[in-house]
Amino acid sequence: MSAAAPLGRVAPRILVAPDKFKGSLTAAQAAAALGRGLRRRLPDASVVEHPIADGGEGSVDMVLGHGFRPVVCQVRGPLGDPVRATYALDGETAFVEMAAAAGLGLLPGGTPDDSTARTASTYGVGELIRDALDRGARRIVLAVGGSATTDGGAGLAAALGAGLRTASGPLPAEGGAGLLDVERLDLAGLDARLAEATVVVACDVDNPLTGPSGAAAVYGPQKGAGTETVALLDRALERWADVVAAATGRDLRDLPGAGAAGGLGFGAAALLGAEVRPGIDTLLELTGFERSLAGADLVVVGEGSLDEQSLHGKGPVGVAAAAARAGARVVAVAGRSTVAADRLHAVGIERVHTLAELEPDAGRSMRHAADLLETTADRIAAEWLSTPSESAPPESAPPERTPTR
Ligand SMILES: O=C(O)[C@H](O)CO
Repeated sequence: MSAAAPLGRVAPRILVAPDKFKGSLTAAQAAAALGRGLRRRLPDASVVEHPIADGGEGSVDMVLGHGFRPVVCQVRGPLGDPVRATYALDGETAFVEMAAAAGLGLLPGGTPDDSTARTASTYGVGELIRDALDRGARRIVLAVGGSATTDGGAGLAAALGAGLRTASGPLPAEGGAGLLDVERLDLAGLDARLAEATVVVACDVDNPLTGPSGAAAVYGPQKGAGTETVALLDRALERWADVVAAATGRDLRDLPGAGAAGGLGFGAAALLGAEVRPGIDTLLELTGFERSLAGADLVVVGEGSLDEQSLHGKGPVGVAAAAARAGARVVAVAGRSTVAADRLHAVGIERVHTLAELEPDAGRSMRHAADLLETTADRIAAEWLSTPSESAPPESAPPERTPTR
């Protein structure tokens, strides 16, 4: 076959599986825009859209299209005000997104500050789990990420019946900073139904609870914490970990994922016996991703910003790993990317297209993200058509991968 012959290229099977483009498009909207661009240039292609989430905001929406029904209930928001939160239920399986009760987006004006970083609590997440148990759920998948909290899951534990005590009585303050005063944890009142339930934490990151890679140090600043508050929250989480270890006889502060969602990963693992798993893998399983992936020649992943955090278990990287196992090629689309090409190749992404290439102004790029994604998809399709079918694509395929076409 001649090097330029586009044999087998005009009717590929393409899977479009982006995460949300935060602040501009949901994952479903991003997938639809990419799908439009691909179908326009490749009208004979089979283009399947499978929008994804990795445990953070948007995770409930992802499972609702796949057999789960929504349950709405009123619980305490991150600062104690009532919020209406939706979780998803399918028989005995409940899918609870922590961000629905304690996410950054629930703060007044959606804006965190140093004070909210200290006081935000996961109490409402515990209330959602209690509601699911009341409705007969015995398998709880807790999707974590996008949190406003750094309380190590202490609020969740309190809502489920654990007693947090100071030297002289009940711990008065909720939120991470209040944990500086915690002396003892009483588990006698913990909801007994949890003993028969399995809990899985679907985690968006693999950080430990404390220290330089911990919840406060890495994610505190995005929740409004200044330098002093980061240090204070880290000390508070250390204290909480000591108290939990004394009550349970296990110290899980270094568990990968313990630091997810301000330490909710830790609290759920230590107190609910939760298994901590990469969120993206859990969500892909729950939504039948393998079926969407079957036979795909090319997979398009994406998210608003590809950065170092993306490499720690975030959505696009998890999808790229699944695609690589299935022998499909992977390209990424992002609003912006700060990850070096060789780092992306190492996780199976052969090329990244950024919207910044088309529209350098960040504000305009966010406002016109759908159109820009459509144009980018058209470019991806054009590149696909111009790539010889039996050789690597022009940019650089990762050496260990074998295209199946
Ligand atoms: O919520 C957070 O702290 C981040 O999304 C990491 O889990």
